[in-house]
Amino acid sequence: MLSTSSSALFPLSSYHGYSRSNVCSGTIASNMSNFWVYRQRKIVCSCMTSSRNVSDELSPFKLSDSSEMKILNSVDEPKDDSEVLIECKNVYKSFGEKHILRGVSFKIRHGEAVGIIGPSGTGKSTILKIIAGLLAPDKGEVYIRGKRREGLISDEEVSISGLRIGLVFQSAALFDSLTVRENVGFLLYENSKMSDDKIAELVTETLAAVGLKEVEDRLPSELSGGMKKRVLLYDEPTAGLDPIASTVVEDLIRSVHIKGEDDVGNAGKVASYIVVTHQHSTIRRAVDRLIFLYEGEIVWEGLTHEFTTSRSPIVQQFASGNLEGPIKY
Ligand SMILES: Nc1ncnc2c1ncn2[C@@H]1O[C@H](COP(=O)(O)OP(=O)(O)OP(=O)(O)O)[C@@H](O)[C@H]1O
Repeated sequence: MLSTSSSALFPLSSYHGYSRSNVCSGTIASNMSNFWVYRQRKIVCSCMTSSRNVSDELSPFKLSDSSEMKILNSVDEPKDDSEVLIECKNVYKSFGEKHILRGVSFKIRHGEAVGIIGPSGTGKSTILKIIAGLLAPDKGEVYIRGKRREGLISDEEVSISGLRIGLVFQSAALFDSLTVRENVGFLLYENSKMSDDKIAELVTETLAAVGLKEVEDRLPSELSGGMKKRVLLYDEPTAGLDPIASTVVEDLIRSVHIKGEDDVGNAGKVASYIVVTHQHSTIRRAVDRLIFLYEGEIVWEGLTHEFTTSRSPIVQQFASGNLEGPIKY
């Protein structure tokens, strides 16, 4: 899971009717169009597009019922490659002696809502960071709209091939009817006994630390500029949330997946997204297709509805939380 400790990031949700004590009772706007991530002096944001049904042709990627685990390191993609926004090709990543990713290949196509699931420590966040350009693979390539990502994302680089990639960290939802100050200081306003002045001071310091000055009184939408956004990576967006709050976030994620938009890059439109999650509700509600990572390899892929009915032992064990099975703890 990605840490938010060294970065401030504030994707936006669309709650309304904010009050200090009751922000979550507001309604959710159907047109949630802006998500924000500020990281290392960079603003990366994303909007979503229509969900595209992944055909049943993906079903063959499921594991067979054989107890022997079949490792699927590459995906036999049947579709037109012009639709591919992101491709990971045989990606490897180690941290010291820990071999985290061991030949991961997959494609994310325009309009897809994809979940990456799997046991803890299996490399889910790592692959997101590699896609986002925060980490470099040891081996293998990442292509963004067919263009190979070279090196890490830099302050100058905001898009590759016109595609912007935003990374949304855990608990990073923002409220678009709140000012930046209210968003950033939200938890403190809600839960601490600090004075408003003190919170405002802290917020200003925090924003300055990530290179953002004099934006406290702006609404998130006023920060959006003309940035084009296409693909959003969510790292455990519902971790630690109660079931109802999870539902709210899941529906927000879905709600920006606007049907019928094109691929031109107009504000508030079009993209695909990837969600790393452990939450079953998020799997069910927020994504259409799943990629199962285990020990750094893709061991199963399928449509979301196939997850609970799969006869793959590894999927069954994960779905049921059973201690017995191929996943060892
Ligand atoms: N920068 C790093 N340096 C050393 N080890 C790291 C680093 N980043 C991740 N790891 C290790 O790599 C492994 C995979 O981490 P990662 O966060 O990708 O797993 P994950 O599948 O997202 O796990 P979780 O579901 O628990 O969030 C973990 O053992 C983690 O401790």
